[in-house]
Amino acid sequence: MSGQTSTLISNIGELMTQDAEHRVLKDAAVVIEGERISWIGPASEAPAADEHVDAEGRAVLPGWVDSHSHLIFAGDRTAEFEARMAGQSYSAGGIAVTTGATRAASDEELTRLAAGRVAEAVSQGTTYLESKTGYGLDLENEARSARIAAATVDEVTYLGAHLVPAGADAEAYTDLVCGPMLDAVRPFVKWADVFCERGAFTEEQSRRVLTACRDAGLGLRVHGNQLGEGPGVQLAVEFGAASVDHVNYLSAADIEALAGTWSGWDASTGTGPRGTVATCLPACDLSTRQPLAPGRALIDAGVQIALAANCNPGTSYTSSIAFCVTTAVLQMHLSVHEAVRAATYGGALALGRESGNDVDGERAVGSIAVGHRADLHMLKAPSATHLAYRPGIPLTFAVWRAGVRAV
Ligand SMILES: N=CN[C@@H](CCC(=O)O)C(=O)O
Ligand SMILES: [Zn+2]
Repeated sequence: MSGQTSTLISNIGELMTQDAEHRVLKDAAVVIEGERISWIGPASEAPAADEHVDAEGRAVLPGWVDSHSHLIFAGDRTAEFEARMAGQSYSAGGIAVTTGATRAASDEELTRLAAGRVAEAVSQGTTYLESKTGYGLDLENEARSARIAAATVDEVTYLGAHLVPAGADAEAYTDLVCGPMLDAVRPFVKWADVFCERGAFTEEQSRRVLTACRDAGLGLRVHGNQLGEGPGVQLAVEFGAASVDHVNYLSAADIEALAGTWSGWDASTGTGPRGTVATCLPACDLSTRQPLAPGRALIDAGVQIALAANCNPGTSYTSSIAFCVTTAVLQMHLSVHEAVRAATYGGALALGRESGNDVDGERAVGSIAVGHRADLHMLKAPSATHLAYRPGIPLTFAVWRAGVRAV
């Protein structure tokens, strides 16, 4: 042992590791040492530790990895939601309402709101979060959003290309996103995204954004094929994006193109060149009354998928990954294991954080294995199946985030 405090969690009824071998262990134990997992195995063989937690037969999963959210905003869009429930369709234009409220908020207010959303997510089992910018939409406010996000979440994505702000010329705004705005956010972000959709950015404008951001050294993702078939998926594949998100309307060619990106990937060992993860956002699909993303067909075609909450005030005002997992099982026809994998390992894959251990110094998240970050989610239930079997019941019992007990 290393001198750091160790914690033994024993008497785990079901340990769903989501590790490379997809192991699900019964009567298991885990030892946490500092921020890392130092041992897993049968409870009967567990080593001693400084502290002991008796799981009393409960299930333990990796903490949720929420790879798609928009947490830096002020205000809400209740009226727009009510109108949608009364039959109006979603359009990108609502983003402008949130932009107004966000620009009007102080740094302290935006920070407090974002931190509150992170705390809400963690209280439900989320241990690793991404957030996008995208409600600032001018240089100063995008840079401010990126700075606040960098202080609040684990991974930050630049989404200056979320909407052309009112009164701006689309081409001139795209130039700003690709130039001075990109320079201003660059110190705070690792990823860039573009909303490639009717009412947002065209294929040509999206291509310009992706090129500039790639040249600036950012990893890429695309909001695509949310409101209809379009060029988003093909662009994501062409640019080698880490993920394409929403994916509600996919042609056979889109699914084939995504599957092609995973042809060198060995899913049984989690090795080989990473392809483009298809990130499904079921809470958003329900809230916008879009067809659910075809997660089943994507998995069957060999595409790695992620499930994420897409917490934002317009299309998905929830941070509940459990709700997404429940929906994925009940309505998208994923098995419980597949849905939990998409919301843990799949999210980590979309963020390039699924591998890493004691040797390379960057700890993996989204799976439970020795050397990985100790991000654990204990359920008030004996198995992960209860997430779908008992829909709507809050099942989080305990959470460890980087080895620290958070719930
Ligand atoms: N689709 C684009 N962006 C968000 C929604 C933004 C909004 O309407 O405020 C999403 O992921 O659904
Ligand atoms: Zn989004």
